[in-house]
Amino acid sequence: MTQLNLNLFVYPAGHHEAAWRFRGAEPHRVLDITYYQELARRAEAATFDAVFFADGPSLPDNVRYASRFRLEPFTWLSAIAAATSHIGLIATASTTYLEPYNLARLFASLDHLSRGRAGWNIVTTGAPQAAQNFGLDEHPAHGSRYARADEFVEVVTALWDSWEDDALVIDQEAGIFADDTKIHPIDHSGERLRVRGPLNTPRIPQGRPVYVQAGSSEDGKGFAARHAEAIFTAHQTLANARDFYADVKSRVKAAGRDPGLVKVLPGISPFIGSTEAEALALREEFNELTQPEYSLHQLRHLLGIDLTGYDLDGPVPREELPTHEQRGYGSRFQVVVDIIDREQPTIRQLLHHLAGARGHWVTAGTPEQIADRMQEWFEGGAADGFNVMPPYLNGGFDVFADEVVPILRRRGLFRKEYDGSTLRSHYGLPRPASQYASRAPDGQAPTGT
Ligand SMILES: Cc1cc2nc3c(=O)[nH]c(=O)nc-3n(C[C@H](O)[C@H](O)[C@H](O)COP(=O)(O)O)c2cc1C
Repeated sequence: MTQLNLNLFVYPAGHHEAAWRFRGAEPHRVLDITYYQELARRAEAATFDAVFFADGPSLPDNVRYASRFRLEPFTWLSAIAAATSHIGLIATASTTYLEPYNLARLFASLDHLSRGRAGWNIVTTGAPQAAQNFGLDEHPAHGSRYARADEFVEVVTALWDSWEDDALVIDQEAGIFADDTKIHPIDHSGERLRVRGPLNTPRIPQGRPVYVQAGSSEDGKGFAARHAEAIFTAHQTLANARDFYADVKSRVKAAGRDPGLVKVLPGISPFIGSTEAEALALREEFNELTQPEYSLHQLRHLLGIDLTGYDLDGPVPREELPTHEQRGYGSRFQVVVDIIDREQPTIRQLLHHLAGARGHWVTAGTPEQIADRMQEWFEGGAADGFNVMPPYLNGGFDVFADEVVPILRRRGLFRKEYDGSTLRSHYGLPRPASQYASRAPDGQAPTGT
């Protein structure tokens, strides 16, 4: 029986925008590596597939009210690697604001030092303010970011393949350290990138990091169909999640790939109580800690409209929202508009709805109820697993690991122990061969990745 894949999505202090103010949070530890090492060890004890760090090369401009600074993923995950042995380590890195050769080296290091546990959340960076940190007047347009991302993945894949598996010889007798006939320049010269190669690190334990993707626009889903082995996504309802799941799986198949080897992992942010009333009260306690200045700023970022000055207990002015076309891409925009159309919330109710996890699925209930809902999405064709996004950390994860994981295990829905030690083995993904490993009869390296 196929089982769920579970990642722990880590945000400093937790995912709820008011997490750092909650009585059970530990905000003074958000720059203490032992805080994350303890968390990762707990997730490993719960046999989670991976811990995942989001990232962006700019400071969100509403850090006054929430612990929304950025931890650079490679350094923090490397320190977590040293404190763990099995849990996967998924780092976000931008194809827009990094160079392929540098990114290939960073992931090569993370995969070597973790003995095969690296995953790459491939983003093009949605935050336009990042442009000014790299000398650009404008953030590159959505379509051109994805065009660069496509070429970027082709280049780094070739770099990770550029050492064949048996290139490293280490023959002290013969005095041969490496067989340089099995180390290949990639000689990439494309529309946006030129990289000679080879990489300056031997092939990594996983062959390539696990490729993760999280964009949900048309460009994003097309990119996912071509490259993703895991897809992060945000959905509020089973119906929407099921539609997305069916859509991306059919796109993967149309791209000539096996949909069974692409894991669709929606986010879930659970408030857990011994009774449903207790769980709902906990969620309300968090919402009471929210600050409209922060929440309205977040809403402006998601919807492209500033509702400052509106009566918070009045309706959302639906007629003043931009259309999807005006807003352009940005899948999270549609998630929020769907909430407005489905529930006709007041502005305050909408702010509280988004406070938990920025448009991801927030749910409150007993451990049994949370397990029931996850099982319904998993067996209902809406998810292969989940990004678990605790409202606050580290305590908010403990209750999930201690109370929900045992139920999932009893139901045969989740592993009781790891049967491998790499992220690829946790996800049930094959280790890709190097594209240079077998030369075609004409001596040319085979094309494609
Ligand atoms: C679970 C999840 C995590 C994400 N993490 C990041 C991130 O760390 N950095 C980032 O720039 N975008 C992140 N995103 C946003 C997407 O990667 C993507 O940038 C955004 O959806 C815009 O792409 P789209 O227009 O194709 O939807 C995340 C999305 C999801 C669902």
